[in-house]
Amino acid sequence: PGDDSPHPKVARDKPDLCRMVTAPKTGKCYCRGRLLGKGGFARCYEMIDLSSNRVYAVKVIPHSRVSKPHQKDKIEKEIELHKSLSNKHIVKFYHNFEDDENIYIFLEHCSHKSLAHILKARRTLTEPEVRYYLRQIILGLKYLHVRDILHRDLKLGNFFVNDNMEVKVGDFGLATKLLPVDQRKRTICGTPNYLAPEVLNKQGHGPEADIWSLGCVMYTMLFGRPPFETSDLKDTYRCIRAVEYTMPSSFSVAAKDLVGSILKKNPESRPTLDEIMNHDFFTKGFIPDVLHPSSCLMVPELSSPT
Ligand SMILES: CC[C@@H]1C(=O)N(C)c2cnc(-c3ccc[nH]3)nc2N1C1CCCC1
Repeated sequence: PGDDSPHPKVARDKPDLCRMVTAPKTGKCYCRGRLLGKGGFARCYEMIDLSSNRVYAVKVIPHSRVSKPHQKDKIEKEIELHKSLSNKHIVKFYHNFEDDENIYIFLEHCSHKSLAHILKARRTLTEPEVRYYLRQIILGLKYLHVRDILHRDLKLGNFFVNDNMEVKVGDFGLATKLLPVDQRKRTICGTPNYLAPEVLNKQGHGPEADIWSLGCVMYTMLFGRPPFETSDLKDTYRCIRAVEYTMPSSFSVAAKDLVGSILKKNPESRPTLDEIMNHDFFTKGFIPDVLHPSSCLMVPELSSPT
């Protein structure tokens, strides 16, 4: 509403009020903050609970974006699955609600974004850092697998890093309950990054395919690029089926051995999560207890115990 006071106008385009959202059931008020980015059907924002000043990372999904029943089912499945999880290494699901326009999913705010952002800034990570991050990812994945849940889209962009530099596995948009081999869906849904050979050959996605993705994640953190990346997607698929990749000479003997033991064509030949954790790469290498936020931008000077 324009006012006619002689005072200089408040910069109307930047009103100091924020976009308000009220949860119907609780009446709690949230202030919508900066746009964090897009993810699937969602525009993601920082949102602040005005009564507690807590900040959340919130997926805001317009009803119009999930108008078709199968799209709505997908969102509801993701919410039901994520809501049921509670683990130190899994992104915390706080609550969800709808208003006239949107579905809101309130998640743990991870101020250092994801390992994809950190790797982009660093190009490669040191082996102690990879041990530090991979250990937490494996603990999160173990929590899922013992509950017969497959993530099915493990990639650096889905490993979120919070203010304390702790890693949290997130984005359960492609996650599903493990089904007996004969009942598995065989079509590849979504755009998983690190597809295992058996998934490409439409044999269905088991826990071993999540382990394959971990091998690709480990390789990518150490080398700076994925093991099977070519300019042509068909060529990438051929390399995956043939398990054709180069092992960088810069990798330590233990790193080469672990990556080599995971990237196996036959799912049964791959190590279990426990076997990975007990591999020399972890047991014979220095694992920092904490990482300083500066390692998001530069090589940390890690004082390993002499
Ligand atoms: C909310 C969706 C997704 C996510 O799942 N989490 C947990 C998350 C946490 N903090 C952040 C975050 C805090 C500060 C910057 N990003 N972002 C998260 N994202 C990003 C938002 C855009 C694409 C994926």
